[in-house]
Amino acid sequence: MTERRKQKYGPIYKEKMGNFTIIVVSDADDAQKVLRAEGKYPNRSPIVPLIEYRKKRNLPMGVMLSKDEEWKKFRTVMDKKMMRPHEVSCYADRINDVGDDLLQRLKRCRRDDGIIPDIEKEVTKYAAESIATVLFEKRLGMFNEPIDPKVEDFYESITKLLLATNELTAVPPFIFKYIFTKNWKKLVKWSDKAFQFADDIVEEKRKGLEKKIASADDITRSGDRIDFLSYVIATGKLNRSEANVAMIELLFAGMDTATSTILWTLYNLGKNPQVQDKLRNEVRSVMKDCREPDANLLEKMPYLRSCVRETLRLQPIVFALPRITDRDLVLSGYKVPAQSFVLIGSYIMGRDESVFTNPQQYMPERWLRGSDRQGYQSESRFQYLPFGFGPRMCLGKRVAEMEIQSLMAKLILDYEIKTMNPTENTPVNRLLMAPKDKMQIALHDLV
Ligand code: HEM
Repeated sequence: MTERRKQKYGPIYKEKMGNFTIIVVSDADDAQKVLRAEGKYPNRSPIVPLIEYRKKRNLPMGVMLSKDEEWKKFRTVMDKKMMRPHEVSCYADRINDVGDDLLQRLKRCRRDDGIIPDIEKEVTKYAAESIATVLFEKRLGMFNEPIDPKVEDFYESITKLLLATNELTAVPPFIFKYIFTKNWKKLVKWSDKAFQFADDIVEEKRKGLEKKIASADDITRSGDRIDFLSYVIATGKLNRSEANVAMIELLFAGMDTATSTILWTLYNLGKNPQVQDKLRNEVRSVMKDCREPDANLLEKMPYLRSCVRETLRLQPIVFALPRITDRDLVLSGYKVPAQSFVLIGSYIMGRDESVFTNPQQYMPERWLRGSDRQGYQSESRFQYLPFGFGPRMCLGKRVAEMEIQSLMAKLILDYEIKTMNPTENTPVNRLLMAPKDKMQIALHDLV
């Protein structure tokens, strides 16, 4: 819809929802103006149903839903571990172990024709296990057979929670507060289940930790290979329920985001065998006989990084970056007053034919450097913002990149990837951008 609106109204237009106005921009200069004008505490539009749930259960708003100084308190603690590449690189071996488990599982569930019956579920398990091992140094048991019913329930509650949240965010916030819908009841039910599961893990881990954390100085030292929860507790900067909510948010935020990017990357590679071959050659030449891609090896694979970047151009996780502007701005010649709700249209900006040659084509070469680069004409870093921008940008970017790249490196060494969807699959906006049709991916042994 935003694409059609852009064609009709140009790079800036207004959308009305009752007495609520949204300004949608899709020009890199406008995006730059909005993001560069952000103050100390950039604010996104509130996700009302999730905020209402936290209020109902008397839970802190955490990093995702809080504002101003409250939000800054969370980010100051969390950025130190999550946003620094050398800190995150310590987790590579644990993530590789999870990747090995997924590969084993795929071997077991693959049909004779190579199709993985529910690839989305398998990849979600990988994403959940990966983030859990970073956060708690604990495996959830998602790949256990038979799977613990509690773990299966957690998977189900996260999936249903997202669906209910999506339904409720389609209702304008001023109506939502007064209508007690079926979806709201669902959201409460699935949130309660998911929070309980995650809370139990955090509390179990916490018990073992209390003795261990004798000295905060030791455990918070930079470069220490400790799990994230131990680090957060040891800093002493978040109280018990704030630390719990922070962990739970990361667990939730890390699941569908990484899953979707992995699925779309498989889909794109399956549809573009020549890209797949080129990627396999790069991975083989860097990995040689090694099976465990660590941060140093991944650093030597620019084409792998470009494949993931190109996926996030065509199939970004969020269709637009929301912001509440801090000051008066002029965007594409129009005055936009402070406190306006602006959406920066990542999805349409990624398909802008004035900067991307053949924008519908999957072409990782757009992201290579120097003379290897092809098909991307813009020099603006605001044209493409898959993880957002500034102090409010994605907290899980580094973990997500490691998780996605290391899994792709493993898969490409073992398999030829085939996309089996009979028709073009497209991303649709369901809170996060999700595939319209069920992904159908086949993995064939390489000959
Ligand atoms: C490919 C995977 C991912 C993509 C494309 C992605 C993208 C994004 C985007 C666009 C935002 C909004 C940024 C902004 O407003 O400027 C965001 C926020 C966030 N992401 Fe991610 N994300 C991914 C994976 C993850 C993972 C794995 C985690 C957890 C470990 C995570 C945790 C968060 C959190 C906590 C925020 C809120 C930050 C804040 O409000 O301060 N994300 N992400």
